[in-house]
Amino acid sequence: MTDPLTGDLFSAASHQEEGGRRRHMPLAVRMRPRHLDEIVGQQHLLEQGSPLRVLAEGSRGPAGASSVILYGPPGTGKTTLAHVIARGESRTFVELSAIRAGVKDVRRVMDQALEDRDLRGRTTVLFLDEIHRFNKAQQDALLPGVENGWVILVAATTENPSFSVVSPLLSRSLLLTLRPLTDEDLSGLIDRALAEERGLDGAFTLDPEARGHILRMAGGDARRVLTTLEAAAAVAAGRAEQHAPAGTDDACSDEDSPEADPGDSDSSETDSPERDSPEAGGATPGHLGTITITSEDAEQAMDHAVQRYDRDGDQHYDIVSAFIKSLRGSDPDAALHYLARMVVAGEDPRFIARRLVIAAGEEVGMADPSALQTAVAAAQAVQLIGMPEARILLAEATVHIATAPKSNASYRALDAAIADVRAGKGGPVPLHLRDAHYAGAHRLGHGRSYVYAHDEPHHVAAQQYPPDDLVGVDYYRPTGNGQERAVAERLDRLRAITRR
Ligand SMILES: Nc1ncnc2c1ncn2[C@@H]1O[C@H](COP(=O)(O)OP(=O)(O)OP(=O)(O)O)[C@@H](O)[C@H]1O
Repeated sequence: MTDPLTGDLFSAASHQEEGGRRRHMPLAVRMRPRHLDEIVGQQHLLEQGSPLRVLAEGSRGPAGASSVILYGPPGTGKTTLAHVIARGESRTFVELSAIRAGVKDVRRVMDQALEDRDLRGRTTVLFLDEIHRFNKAQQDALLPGVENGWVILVAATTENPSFSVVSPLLSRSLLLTLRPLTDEDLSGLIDRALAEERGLDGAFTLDPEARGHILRMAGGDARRVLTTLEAAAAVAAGRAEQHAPAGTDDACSDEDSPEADPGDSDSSETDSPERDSPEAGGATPGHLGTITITSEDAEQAMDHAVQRYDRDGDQHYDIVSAFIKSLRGSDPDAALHYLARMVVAGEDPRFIARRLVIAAGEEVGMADPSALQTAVAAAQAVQLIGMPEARILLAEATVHIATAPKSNASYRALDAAIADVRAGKGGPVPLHLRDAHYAGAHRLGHGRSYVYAHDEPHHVAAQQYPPDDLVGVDYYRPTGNGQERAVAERLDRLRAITRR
């Protein structure tokens, strides 16, 4: 995930600059831990003397162990740890996003890092988010810098690095696995966000039901917790504002502020010192006292919070599902729309390509077998090329599949055959089809009376192929769509001979 602090292709933000910009940032960014002791959970990585602590506390540690790969689910602290490591003395933080950066950018960072080291005595901490999206050539470009210690590479990934990171880089880095945060960890984080000045600054309280709701939906993801909390606070503030009697404005002191509508149990406004919390995601409830966030507020907020496509959340599955259904439904425009949403969100092109390969087989099948060739070729080309050009191949495969005639007959046929096998159907293999290549097979009758199809007219033999109990069963029922029409006609003639 790109940090709004460092949202450009890459940036070297000094930590002093952060303060001024913080006010307008999302709660999750404002609450980003600045020191190891503010990080919740991940205790297995943070014990005294652990490599991560040694690295964060400024010592480079044993040679070759100074670069780390952080592997773990979203919102568990990977980017945060990179920032904390970069806070060490004489360190410069540089971020590259594997979605947008290329070999040239890596080289540029390395050159600058060398210069900073030699001329200014500074160590560059290079944070590379989503390293699994770098192809082999891009990952290889990191090697000299890592090997020679020009940078401390902190690479983050949500995918198993054994499959997505090249082995020379794996072997030169320390692999650290982050765990999903527990409800206890996240609850502590909520309390901090409610109370701290850089957070919601005491302007809100959270009712226990709302807290439970937010935690349940979080799936161990701190970003999701804080984003939802902030959105829920904005909903609660809006509600309180609506219920505040007319004439109330920011200039009113608390003594001037009339009580909220006493009939409205949702409005839990209390007498509290005036506050102005511009950081509360647009909620500026200074004149409204402390506002309680209810579970309705949290629910309403969640609807808003998932509006944006979240690569690892529910939206992800909704978009992928709509993409597949548009392909199946022969609507290329809708399919391209959902493809665009995935591309814009930075979805891994290999993930999209795998879905296209499956769709080519599952939705188009024998109605146009060349769709599978297009999809497989696109998947291979995506591996070779990477983004942004990979989108061209994804678009071609999408349009081919969406506009192709459709058939699911072959895989439905297999599923029916599997169901029969599971139900115990399919007796002994007919004797004439059995393996006749070993000594004694003939004595057992194996291969006897077998007809070699190529010796027959049209190279088709009239003989029994299925086991006795499946004779005459039609698993494959061609649709007659596209090229499958010709298959269907030929199949009629084939069955007429083989089943004679
Ligand atoms: N372990 C943690 N302790 C305290 N706060 C955390 C922790 N993990 C995440 N957060 C909060 O969530 C926000 C997002 O976390 P961070 O960017 O570190 O996640 P990430 O693991 O890099 O996620 P992604 O894989 O989506 O990029 C942080 O700004 C911080 O507010």
